[in-house]
Amino acid sequence: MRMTVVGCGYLGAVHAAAMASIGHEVVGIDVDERKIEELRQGRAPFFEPGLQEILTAGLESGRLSFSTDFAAAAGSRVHFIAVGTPQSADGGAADLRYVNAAIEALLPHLAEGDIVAGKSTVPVGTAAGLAEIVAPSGAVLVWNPEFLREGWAVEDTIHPDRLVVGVPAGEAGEAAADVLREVFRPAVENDTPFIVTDYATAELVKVAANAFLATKISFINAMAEIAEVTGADVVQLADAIGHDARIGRRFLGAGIGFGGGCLPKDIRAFSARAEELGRGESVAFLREVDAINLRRRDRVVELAAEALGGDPAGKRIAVLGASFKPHSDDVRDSPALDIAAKLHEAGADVVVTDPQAIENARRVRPELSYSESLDETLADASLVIVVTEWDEYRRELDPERAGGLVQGRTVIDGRNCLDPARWRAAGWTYTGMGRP
Ligand SMILES: NC(=O)c1ccc[n+]([C@@H]2O[C@H](COP(=O)([O-])OP(=O)(O)OC[C@H]3O[C@@H](n4cnc5c(N)ncnc54)[C@H](O)[C@@H]3O)[C@@H](O)[C@H]2O)c1
Ligand SMILES: O=c1ccn([C@@H]2O[C@H](COP(=O)(O)OP(=O)(O)O[C@H]3O[C@H](CO)[C@@H](O)[C@H](O)[C@H]3O)[C@@H](O)[C@H]2O)c(=O)[nH]1
Repeated sequence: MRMTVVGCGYLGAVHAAAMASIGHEVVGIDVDERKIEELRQGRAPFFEPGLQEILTAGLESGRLSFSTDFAAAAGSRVHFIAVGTPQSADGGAADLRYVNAAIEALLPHLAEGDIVAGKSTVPVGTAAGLAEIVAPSGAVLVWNPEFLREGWAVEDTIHPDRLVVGVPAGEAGEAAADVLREVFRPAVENDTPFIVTDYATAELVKVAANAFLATKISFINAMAEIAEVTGADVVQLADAIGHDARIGRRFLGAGIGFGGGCLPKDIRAFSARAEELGRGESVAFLREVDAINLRRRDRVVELAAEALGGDPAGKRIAVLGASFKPHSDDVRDSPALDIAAKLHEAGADVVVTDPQAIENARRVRPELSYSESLDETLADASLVIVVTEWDEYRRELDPERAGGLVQGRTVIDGRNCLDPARWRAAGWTYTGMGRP
């Protein structure tokens, strides 16, 4: 099937290449000329495992192309909208200007029977408004929220847990859902749940899922706060409650909390939308989820000061990690980088390393020092802080060898990803997050 993907960022670029990899003819459109040129040249504009391979294969097959010209959308059966919905500058609400601009630009190129499929994460009620704008073109709007995780984006797009499509009532909606079934045929044939619903439910499924995940993380971080004053071990606690199938162990990783381009902004946008709907109190807990999350970043700064005798000023600190999670070069609202910046502001001599994210980190935090080399980062450090659980630190870093490089064998494990016994046996003073 011929299709358009409008917006070729983290979501759109992966979606476009993945759709080509399952046999569709895809044109990716973005207003960012530099990004489109890179994609045309076959260079993935960001690090995402597996993307480079499907991008190259898509271009070579002739099924995948990129353009800055919306006229390239003409002739597509489905037009996915994957542009950004960032947090507005003046507060938590989602900024819908890119979605509105993308729809406006697409309108002249739509034909009767086309489907416009929104994938961006939007406040509930957005699709109903956009449907009215799209209607005169003869196209049908559906909302098809995306649940991919960065670092697993290709896998999640090709083998999703579930597919959700919000459609208008009536025959046009049913027909549109059938077209989406055809788009995702390999997954549908593989018995992936395909849930057809109304617009509001589809929009809410997306933000509810992210709100739940954020709440789960903040719940365990709240337990970490209690563990810290009682001497309990939050990792054992998570293991123990996680054995209960109703609770589950995933997303009970206590540490420096969640960041990235989704969970933080999505829970704030949900709160803002609920306020607008007069139901702010229904999701008031999300403000607490946010507050607990941000406190964990401050907690690391506090622990660092304690480890350095009360004042980090002038002390060399090695910060291992800059991306918001491993297997990604994304530094949007990265707790890792936030902590590094706070320590820098406190006067510490901070050096940050990361296997993939240094270039992006330099762009948003130019005031920090960076090194590509882990050894150089560790050299003469009085304190080592692990803030992103890359395998390079979690599995491959040998505490004996690292101990030979640093000035002081003191480590703060912001992700509870190191083996405390092993590090202590190598003479390190180990501090985890909510564990003795
Ligand atoms: N990143 C993820 O893992 C992920 C997962 C699920 C959902 N989402 C949602 O998907 C949306 C996109 O997120 P992202 O992380 O890919 O953002 P992003 O900032 O990486 O990409 C957005 C892209 O849209 C382009 N764009 C902006 N205005 C445009 C316009 N008028 N026409 C064409 N292109 C335009 C930008 O140039 C950019 O390349 C957001 O709503 C986000 O919440 C993201
Ligand atoms: O136990 C855990 C699990 C995650 N995190 C942190 O939470 C953040 C988000 O992680 P994750 O959800 O894996 O990354 P994203 O790629 O942002 O994916 C989320 O946001 C996407 C965009 O909406 C959704 O599509 C995904 O389903 C949803 O998981 C990261 O900073 C993680 O370090 C923890 O602190 N503890």
